[in-house]
Amino acid sequence: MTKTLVYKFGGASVKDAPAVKNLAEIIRNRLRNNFVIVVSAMGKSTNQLEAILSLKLANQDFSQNSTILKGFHLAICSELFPEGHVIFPKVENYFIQLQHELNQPISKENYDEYYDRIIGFGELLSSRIVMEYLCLQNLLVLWQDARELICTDSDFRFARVDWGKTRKKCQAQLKPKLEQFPVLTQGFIGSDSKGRPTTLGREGSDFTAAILAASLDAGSVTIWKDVPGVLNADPKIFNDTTLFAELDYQQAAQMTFYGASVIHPKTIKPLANAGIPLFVKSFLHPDEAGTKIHSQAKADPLPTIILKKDQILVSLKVTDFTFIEEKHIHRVYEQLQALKLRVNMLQTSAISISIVIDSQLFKLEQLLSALKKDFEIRYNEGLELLTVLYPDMASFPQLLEGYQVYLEQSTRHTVQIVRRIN
Ligand SMILES: Nc1ncnc2c1ncn2[C@@H]1O[C@H](COP(=O)(O)OP(=O)(O)O)[C@@H](O)[C@H]1O
Ligand SMILES: N[C@@H](CC(=O)OP(=O)(O)O)C(=O)O
Repeated sequence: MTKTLVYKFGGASVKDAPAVKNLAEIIRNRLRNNFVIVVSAMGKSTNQLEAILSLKLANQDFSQNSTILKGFHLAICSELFPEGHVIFPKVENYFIQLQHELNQPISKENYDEYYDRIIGFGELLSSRIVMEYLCLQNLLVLWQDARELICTDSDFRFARVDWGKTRKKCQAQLKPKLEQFPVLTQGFIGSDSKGRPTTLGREGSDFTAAILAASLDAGSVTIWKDVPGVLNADPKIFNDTTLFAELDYQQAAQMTFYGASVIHPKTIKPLANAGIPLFVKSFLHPDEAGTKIHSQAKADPLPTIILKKDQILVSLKVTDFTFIEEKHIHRVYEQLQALKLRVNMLQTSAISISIVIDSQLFKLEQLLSALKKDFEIRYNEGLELLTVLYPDMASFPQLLEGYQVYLEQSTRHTVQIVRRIN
């Protein structure tokens, strides 16, 4: 039996009607059985849903935002479908359901659970539109609700996968369908043991593709992007980038750990464990090879730049005239863990601990209030964390020109700088 192929199309590859048409052409030339297509929300719809949630939380009017979001999806449909097509009432129906959810009360306490009930609408809409369009093009695919496959715990917004249950569902429910037809489903969303919607963390659709691939013992995963593959820096920020023809799992995982947003950080591990290759390819040039990530890659180390924006540097100084000890670090990590905050950089001195974290709604104030008894705290927001792997020291100073450096750390192959533009 042929092994399953998993394709993942992110927001950029379904951002408008021409993009959906392009996706259909990619599928047309590659369609076969044992084929899973994972799609994300269209364009920046998830950000727009987050904006609606923020307004709702602040008790402000979000009706205009909902209208714009609905108009955006209907305008795409008008370009893709003939008048009277079934997709139009389906889209309307999703917005009725969304409105119904938005009529429920929200508070800071139930925010994460509420968020997961709302935020997945982007994927539900997108997957319906793409599925109907493929069928209109005689590319028959079945629509599958990912929440019936991806089983998670109840850690809303950052749900952890129950691999055993998910595998069972994929083998029992998805595999038989795949032998008949290709299946199209959503990235990013799952459900907990009570059937409540959960999400895997922002940009988690790449991870969904990896979860499904591992659970189906797939042959490969391809994630289709608006870049030629994995480059040694983000081409939207840096010039003269170089494409990696191949990377081994460890190199790729390291890049994602430091924040190379082209691949979601959780994607590599399940694929590496199962020995499933990951292709990162351009949906604009689908016949080009892109980057192959697998275990036998022979890539020479190349200076690689990774930039993480919206960083907060928090400096915690001990107040009891002692020096930094394990107990202080433990205390800080305990709180970070409770708030599900990951440390992107850590530095200790005799009397202080400096940590760099992502900016996240409510989290900084919660961290400060939890630790204020033990430490004197100062923080700087709006910073960038620059990581350079295998730095080329001759060209390195250019990266700091015009920037104020807040924190610096280097090992043999890695330099990290926290900076802000002057
Ligand atoms: N090292 C890198 N190589 C290629 N692209 C990168 C890299 N680092 C960041 N990117 C960015 O990742 C983007 C693609 O990822 P993403 O926006 O998450 O895609 P999608 O949401 O469509 O799946 C590119 O447009 C590029 O700006
Ligand atoms: N739509 C979700 C999930 C996702 O993975 O999207 P994308 O594939 O466009 O990064 C988000 O924006 O977070």
